[in-house]
Amino acid sequence: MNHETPWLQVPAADIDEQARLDAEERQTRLTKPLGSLGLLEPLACRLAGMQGSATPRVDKVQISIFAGDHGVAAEGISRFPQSVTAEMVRNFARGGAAISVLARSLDAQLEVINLGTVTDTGPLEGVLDVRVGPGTANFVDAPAMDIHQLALAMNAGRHSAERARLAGTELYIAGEMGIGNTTAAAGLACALMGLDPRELAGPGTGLDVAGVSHKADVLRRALAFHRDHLEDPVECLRRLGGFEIAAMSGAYLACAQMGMPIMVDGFISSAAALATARICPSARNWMIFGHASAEPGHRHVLSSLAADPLLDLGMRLGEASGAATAVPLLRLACDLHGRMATFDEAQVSEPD
Ligand SMILES: Cc1cc2ncn([C@H]3O[C@H](COP(=O)(O)O)[C@@H](O)[C@H]3O)c2cc1C
Ligand SMILES: O=C(O)c1cccnc1
Repeated sequence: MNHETPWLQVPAADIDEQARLDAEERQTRLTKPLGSLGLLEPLACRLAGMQGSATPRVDKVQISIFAGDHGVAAEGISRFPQSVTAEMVRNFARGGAAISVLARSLDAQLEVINLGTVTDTGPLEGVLDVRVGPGTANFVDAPAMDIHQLALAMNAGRHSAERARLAGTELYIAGEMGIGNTTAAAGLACALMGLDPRELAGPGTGLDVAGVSHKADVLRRALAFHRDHLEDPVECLRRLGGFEIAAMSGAYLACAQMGMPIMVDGFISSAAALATARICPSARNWMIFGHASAEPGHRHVLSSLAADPLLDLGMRLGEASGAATAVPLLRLACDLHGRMATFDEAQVSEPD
């Protein structure tokens, strides 16, 4: 924490408990046996509490993709070259990436924020340039970011959440692009949870068994280097995170402070969400978890957050794709909650 990020100390907004209780009461009056719509029922009630509304809606969705390169890529921990980060930023801008398609299908607002890539994309329409540097430092033997870079990245996330708020966003989704960021996310999550890297290192974009084992070794070296500085979650983010991971963490915190519901994506987003919840525990109240990623470390992070993700489709892409895929479910939960007839209205007999 420093003078550039005083807002990190602001608590999350309160959930409207009365609105949540009213929603639970409405669920008892809808024409179905209570509980028969499974998790869709508490989902609508949680959203009612977040939005302070008897009829929660998720029509207006913002998806913000944060991109950044990682110095740790020099250790050979990804199947893909680092140039792919910038190339995918261009692909986002042109509308050809998975999240571009999903955002269009959902009629969601998509913004792309480039926090710094090793290769230059040049100016691109539809891409916000918030360049923190050409990439993070290799965190095996240095902090990934200096204090100023961390503040710039976290503030970029907060500004994205503020834009969403101004646009009347009902659900905020953060996503990421950064070759090597499954290593950074695993390092950050290991530091926050005190777990061994073997538990959290996974294939990412497609490492084989030997590759995963090398990735765990790299992480072990990094954690040994930083071990005396991992008490404070902000310091964990600075040392082991990435520009895009810090930006997502800042965005999540700002959403929670402003009272805007968040749908968290996969492994990397969840590591950012875990950092946020460690910085500000009440921020967790504003998070819905979209899916369980196939990246093996995700389940550890989810369990540390006591999170029960909506979908489990074997997805492992990132880019907010899992969270976006869960949006229709959330919309259906809202429709059912708001539009079904009550026993009274439909003149259907209630249970004895
Ligand atoms: C073409 C392409 C598109 C992607 N979109 C997201 N990722 C995902 O893969 C990367 C993390 O995996 P690792 O740590 O193994 O490098 C991140 O950029 C993540 O968003 C992609 C990866 C690739 C190759
Ligand atoms: O779950 C994720 O976010 C993920 C998994 C593998 C690669 N990129 C992202």
